Amino acid sequence: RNHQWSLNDFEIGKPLGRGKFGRVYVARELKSKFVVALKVIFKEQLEKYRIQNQLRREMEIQKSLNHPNVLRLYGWFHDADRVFLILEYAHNGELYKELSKRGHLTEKHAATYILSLTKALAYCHEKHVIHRDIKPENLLLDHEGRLKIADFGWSVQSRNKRNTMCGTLDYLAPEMVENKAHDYSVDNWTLGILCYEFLYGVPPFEAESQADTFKRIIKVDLRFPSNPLVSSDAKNLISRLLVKDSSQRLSLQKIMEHPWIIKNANPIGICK
Ligand SMILES: CC[C@@H](NC(=O)c1cc2[nH]nc(NC(=O)c3ccc(N4CCN(C)CC4)cc3)c2s1)c1ccccc1
Repeated sequence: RNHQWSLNDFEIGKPLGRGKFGRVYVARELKSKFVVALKVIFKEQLEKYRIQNQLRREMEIQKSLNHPNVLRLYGWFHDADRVFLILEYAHNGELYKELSKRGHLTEKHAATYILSLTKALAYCHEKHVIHRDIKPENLLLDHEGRLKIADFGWSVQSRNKRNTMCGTLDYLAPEMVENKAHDYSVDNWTLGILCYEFLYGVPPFEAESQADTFKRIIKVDLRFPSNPLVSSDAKNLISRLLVKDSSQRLSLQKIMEHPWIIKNANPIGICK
């Protein structure tokens, strides 16, 4: 049912956040009273940064995905100067706000989120989609605290198209920062980065400058601060994901079977 949407179908609420190319508002569809997130992107920005086809790809990719841990794209429309994406509303906002508020997550929370992410990525990879930009800012929480991957702006349909990534290097795999050919396993690397950050509160290769972060990533300069709250099983999983040789990184299937996940993750994806 490809209903032709327009701005008149919605009542726009408060702004939720902003990215480089647009803003997101909470909105309510007038007939159904259904609450959504409306992402507004200005066409002149698309032209200026030549990302029209990147946005088209994001829309086609996200529209085709239907998984409990992937934010739904219900549809889109445009007017003279803006493109509007009708997205699922995640009532509890950004995971990184919760992470920075708490400092770090418990092993149960961290393992539950890593399992949800692994399931979402397994689903994306079987649909030949590599997200490539999994970071806390792109992870949202719904009303039940279930993790949702948002913003497929950097995802690709498994072509080795290179994009100049903007923003932090912290989450990028060595082959991406070295601008080499990369494949699905960049997302496995990022799972290791996120697992470390969920438990320690900071990404593993954080440094004063981007140049130093770059060096630490290339060297895989991985250090575990002595912290009684982090089990050796957790360190084992992280060490088997943050591996320079992408073919040696633990597979998504093996992550789901890892002792630390089996012991700590809540399989329904919700942690009270
Ligand atoms: C991930 C970035 C991306 N964002 C989306 O696509 C986004 C899609 C989408 N759906 N639902 C969202 N929800 C929120 O952003 C949100 C934020 C805070 C909230 N709370 C504040 C604290 N309070 C105690 C509870 C409620 C609730 C919901 C977002 S963001 C983006 C990309 C480009 C331009 C703008 C945004």
